[in-house]
Amino acid sequence: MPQEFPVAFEAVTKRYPPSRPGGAWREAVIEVGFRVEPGEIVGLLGPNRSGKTTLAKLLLSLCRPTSGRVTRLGRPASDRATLARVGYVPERAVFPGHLTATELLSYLAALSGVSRAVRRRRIPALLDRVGLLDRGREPISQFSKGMVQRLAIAQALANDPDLLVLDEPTEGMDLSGFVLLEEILVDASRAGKTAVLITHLPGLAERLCDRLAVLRSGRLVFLGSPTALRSRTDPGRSLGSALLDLDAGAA
Ligand SMILES: Nc1ncnc2c1ncn2[C@@H]1O[C@H](COP(=O)(O)OP(=O)(O)OP(=O)(O)O)[C@@H](O)[C@H]1O
Repeated sequence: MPQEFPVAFEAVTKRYPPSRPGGAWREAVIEVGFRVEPGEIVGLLGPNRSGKTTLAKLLLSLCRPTSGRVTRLGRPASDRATLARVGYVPERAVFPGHLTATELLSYLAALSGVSRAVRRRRIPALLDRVGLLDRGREPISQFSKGMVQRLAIAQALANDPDLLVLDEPTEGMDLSGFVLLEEILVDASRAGKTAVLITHLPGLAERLCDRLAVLRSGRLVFLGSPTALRSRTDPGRSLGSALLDLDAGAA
């Protein structure tokens, strides 16, 4: 039986139409191709506007490729049924402030078809996991930025997803949030779940990711392990330096 890749991009190009009459089309992603294996954590890196969020949006069926093919959990991304098996941490997540964390998680889990019995077990466990158990009945409007980020991670896990897509999930988090995120992703990977992690933090990417996909101006300029990326520059230089070389088109 052919292997089911949780994520596959095949020669994917995405052009955005002009936002005003007479404006130019924008090429956000150009001929990108790579696959992610089950249980892998793949970091998506690159400078601002290099196309990382657009790749995440394509993977989540939030937009369609101009050309090429996107596959999610073994099915074309156009098959939205597989979205029920995906967890998404959006960049700068915002949730309705008048809901409590428990209400939000319960609502989102129900949308993914999680039964009431499972929700009653899973939601307190999730709140506990992200350090919000004692805050579950407070309106989200009272949460700090770091707490909202923890809630964003909890909501992505509410459907016990097979694939996690995280877009800069550490923004606004303190050190304990970082450590928590790392533990959650390592546990998810051990359980066979797959993760695509957009980050600007080379240290986090190096510690967590099996492979890195590095974009520059919409093109994939590196795909491989953090060690392989480091080995492209002088030994002893940091992964961040290797990434800067790639950004500059030098490596
Ligand atoms: N909805 C849109 N309409 C038009 N252009 C867009 C749209 N979304 C993104 N773009 C453009 O596509 C390019 C890639 O943007 P994208 O947000 O994917 O990059 P990114 O690597 O995630 O950036 P950042 O690190 O700043 O979040 C940019 O030039 C951006 O202006």
